Amino acid sequence: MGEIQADFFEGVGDDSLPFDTQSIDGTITTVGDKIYVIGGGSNDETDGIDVRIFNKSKGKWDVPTTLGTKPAQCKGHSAVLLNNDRILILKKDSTPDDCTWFLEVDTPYVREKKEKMGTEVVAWSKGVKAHAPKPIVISGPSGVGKGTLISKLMKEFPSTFGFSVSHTTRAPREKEVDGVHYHFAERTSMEKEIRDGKFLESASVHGNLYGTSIEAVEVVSDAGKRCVLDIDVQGARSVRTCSLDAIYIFICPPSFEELEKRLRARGTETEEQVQKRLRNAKIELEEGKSSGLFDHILVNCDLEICYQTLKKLLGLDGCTGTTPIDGSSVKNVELPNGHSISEVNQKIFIHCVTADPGKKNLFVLDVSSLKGGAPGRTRGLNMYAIDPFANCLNGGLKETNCLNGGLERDANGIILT
Ligand SMILES: Nc1nc2c(ncn2[C@@H]2O[C@H](COP(=O)(O)OP(=O)(O)O)[C@@H](O)[C@H]2O)c(=O)[nH]1
Ligand SMILES: Nc1ncnc2c1ncn2[C@@H]1O[C@H](COP(=O)(O)OP(=O)(O)O)[C@@H](O)[C@H]1O
Repeated sequence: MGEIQADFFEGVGDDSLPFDTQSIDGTITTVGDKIYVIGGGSNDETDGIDVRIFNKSKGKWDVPTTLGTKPAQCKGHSAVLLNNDRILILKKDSTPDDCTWFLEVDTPYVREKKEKMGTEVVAWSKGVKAHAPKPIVISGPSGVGKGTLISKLMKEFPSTFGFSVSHTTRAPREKEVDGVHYHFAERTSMEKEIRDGKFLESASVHGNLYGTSIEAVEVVSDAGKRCVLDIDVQGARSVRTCSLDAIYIFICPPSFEELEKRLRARGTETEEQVQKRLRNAKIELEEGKSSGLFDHILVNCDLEICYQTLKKLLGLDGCTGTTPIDGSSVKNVELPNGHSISEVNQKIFIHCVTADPGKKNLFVLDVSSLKGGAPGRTRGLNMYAIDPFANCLNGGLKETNCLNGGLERDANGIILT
């Protein structure tokens, strides 16, 4: 049973804690010998919700390295520890798609980063309802036709696929649009964002920095679309080792001479850049064909035949291209502003303060089948409203019973025994 930790923003006098809790303006959650104080430490609204850790065994405060995108500051929040490795944050006064967040404190991802960085680490992950269809990673040497194949796929199946817009420090080509083909970035700011844990992967390719931000993949998944990543072999390898479960496809040219011909005919690179890309192509072709990294290798000889083969292996042959593969994103339930929460058997009961008697004031957030998490979103949140007074044998359930977690109910509000 989880304790109620609602709206601690007024401060909670708790003598069992080794510091003056009255002066703390955030929520307090204890995990082992660490006390996580979330919020209240920064007055800078652009900064997002901050986190401090009081280490009981060392008797001192730590400011952890915080990975991922922080949730924007809000008028208050509630916090519940789940599975001893993450803290569920429910924001007050926030929009439905921004109310549920997780602060990971001891998940495998956080443990790995702690070991690598040698510091305290926490990672934010936004909670969403929609599950994500499996992304597709497409790699291959420059000029092989990756972009051409991906464009054909997007054009034929606009509601099924979404492109992961990478960041790069290379200069835009004539017809490239910032935010559409790439996010064209300055090296120092991109390097900082990589250090801040905002990227799924990044690599130096042909002398420039390229990278896939977590957001680039997640916005596509949020829209219920299947994400397509056009990344180099190093990037594909990094993505394989992180949590992204994807299909990996390598595109080969029919011959090295044909690759050179296509690259020159495209006319987007200087001679020096063409030479560099051709040198790298040799290495990429070796790696792509031999490493066992890719699930499928396609030879792009005749464009139409290659495209049809690609469609076939994605299970799209015979499709008209109008329906999403895995449903579209689901909207979150709208929570009224004030609330308090309790936890029973991986179900979070959210009791909302509402002056309108007609409005639902008890919600259940089922966290039993969560998927993903940092460095991406936490998916599979299941939230539904229940009527605390419906179907009760004794003429209604007292709110305090619900909040104190003594009763578990199904989606219709019926008490489960
Ligand atoms: N690792 C990684 N590689 C990327 C990313 N975006 C693009 N690339 C790769 O960078 C290489 C160069 O891309 P680009 O400059 O657009 O040239 P092109 O391959 O000739 O079209 C290609 O192999 C891309 O697949 C990314 O986000 N991460
Ligand atoms: N099967 C093919 N046969 C002939 N030309 C092709 C074929 N596929 C792509 N091309 C052309 O080759 C050039 C490079 O293709 P592009 O999609 O830009 O490659 P990449 O994204 O892999 O660098 C483009 O001018 C494109 O029109």
